[in-house]
Amino acid sequence: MRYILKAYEMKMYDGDTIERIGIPSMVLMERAALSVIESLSERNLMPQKVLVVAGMGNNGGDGLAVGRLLAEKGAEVAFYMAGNPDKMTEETRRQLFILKNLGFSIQSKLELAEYDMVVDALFGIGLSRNVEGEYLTLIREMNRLGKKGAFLLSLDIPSGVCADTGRILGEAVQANLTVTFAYAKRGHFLYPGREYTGKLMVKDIGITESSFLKGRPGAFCYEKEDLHRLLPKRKPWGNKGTFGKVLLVAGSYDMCGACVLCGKSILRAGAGMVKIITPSCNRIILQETFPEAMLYTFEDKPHMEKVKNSLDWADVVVAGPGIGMGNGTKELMEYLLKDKRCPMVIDADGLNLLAAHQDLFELAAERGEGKLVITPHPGELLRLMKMDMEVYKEDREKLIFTLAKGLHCVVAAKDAVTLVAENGREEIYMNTSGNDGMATAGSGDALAGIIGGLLAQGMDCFFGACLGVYLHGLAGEEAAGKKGRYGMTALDLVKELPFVMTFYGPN
Ligand SMILES: NC(=O)C1=CN([C@@H]2O[C@H](COP(=O)(O)OP(=O)(O)OC[C@H]3O[C@@H](n4cnc5c(N)ncnc54)[C@H](O)[C@@H]3O)[C@@H](O)[C@H]2O)[C@@H](O)CC1
Ligand SMILES: Nc1ncnc2c1ncn2[C@@H]1O[C@H](COP(=O)(O)OP(=O)(O)O)[C@@H](O)[C@H]1O
Ligand SMILES: [K+]
Repeated sequence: MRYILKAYEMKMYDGDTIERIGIPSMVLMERAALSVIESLSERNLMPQKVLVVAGMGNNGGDGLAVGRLLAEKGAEVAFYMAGNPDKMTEETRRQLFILKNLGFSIQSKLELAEYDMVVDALFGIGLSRNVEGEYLTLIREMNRLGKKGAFLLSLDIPSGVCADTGRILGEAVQANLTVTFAYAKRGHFLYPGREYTGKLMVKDIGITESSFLKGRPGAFCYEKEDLHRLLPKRKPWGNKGTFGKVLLVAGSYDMCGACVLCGKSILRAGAGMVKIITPSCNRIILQETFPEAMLYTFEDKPHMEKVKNSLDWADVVVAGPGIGMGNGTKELMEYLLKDKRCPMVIDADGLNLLAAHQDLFELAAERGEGKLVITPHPGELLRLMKMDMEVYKEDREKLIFTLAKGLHCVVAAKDAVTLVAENGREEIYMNTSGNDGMATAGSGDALAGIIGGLLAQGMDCFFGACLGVYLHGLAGEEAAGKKGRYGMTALDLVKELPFVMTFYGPN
């Protein structure tokens, strides 16, 4: 698990480390610069001819120190500084003083020579508005040198990327490598900033969790090493009941695939049994393609007595994939929602039904804490919130928290970076696994199934949803590794899930 910070959080922990703990800021800066040299040597990158482009803030100070250390290692280093020297921070002023004492000079005009590395130290997490004028020209110049073959190394964050949102404030450096200090920032993972970050390396510089006294970071993500402890432990003595029974309400006349993709994901995630409620037109297909599943198929509308029996049997309900919005689906959802005993995952048309019928929305909200996970994609989220795309782009996180509060539930809001929030919990999970190959029909059905399968094994709604999202992305990475991002399908992803869980898991 690692934290993903906003700029103000980083500044708060930075400040605490310097003021309360007592590590001088110049020590942190030297460690930051040393960690950059270490990162380069880990990647076998030792440049000969380097240009450092530094701003007046502390990011610029980092850049001057990195340049000095590269020169110590034998590189020919040119320095250029932009901005008003009156605004130079104390630490950066000190770095400049050191450079001058060592005989280095700062170019008064940017020399357009050939460089094999450009160190981008123009802006770090202090960037607060759009870049203009000379800054804009410099960012373009760095990118031009990058296109000509120079390696673009950004310190902390590519200049021009907003550390909190990943937005591009005017224009940004298209880094090959970003070395960031202490913790990753949101802008490294949120698009479009993620595309500008290149390879990300996070380096320890002495700022630690002991500085979290005034508040913990608001976002975290998982890493592969975490799976060992996160996956539900298998019980060697267990039987199929031990690992959980999932009732899947999915599919309709023209949509059987959702039953298969979601149902298989439930079992592949480790649940013991799955029973599918679906129209009878899907029965033969399911029996042939998915013989592990039990079925209750119905002709016109389901008999509620049969639904009740299935609910009594289930430990978890997954409802919505491919059910459509017609013929009895509202009544079915209403019946499922009224039975509040077991946790429920609602996806796809299940969510569209909640959006279309206020009484269903209210029933869902009445299930109470720890009983509901919803997995909307952006369209479903906006339908549920009755908002338009502009609001989503403006403040997606706020929307997600509002929805979690309104439904007293866990929201796994799918997108290229899926976020998971829970009513009453301040921190948000920010997913870093996956790729654009997952933008393929049925991939969302797989996610609902994986989460259902994890809940069936006893996981709590929030952590089950976070883990499900992470595993889903990892399985997507494996599928892309084998089939490529163009041609991989949702079923390819589902097939990789057991590998991901076994390879990184505890068994
Ligand atoms: N001791 C410390 O505080 C440490 C700080 N570190 C570095 O310090 C950086 C943060 O330093 P700062 O807070 O000085 O911020 P930056 O170095 O990111 O620069 C911010 C400066 O740029 C100005 N600015 C912001 N947006 C602008 C725009 N669009 N156009 C023109 N000027 C603009 C601000 O007014 C401010 O003067 C981190 O990213 C990291 O690289 C590291 O050295 C680690 C230790
Ligand atoms: N560019 C991307 N990077 C990572 N994950 C993605 C990307 N695009 C889509 N995904 C993931 O793929 C899934 C798509 O789900 P969804 O839109 O519900 O598809 P469907 O309705 O076809 O099942 C989500 O889990 C989403 O997070
Ligand atoms: K930078």
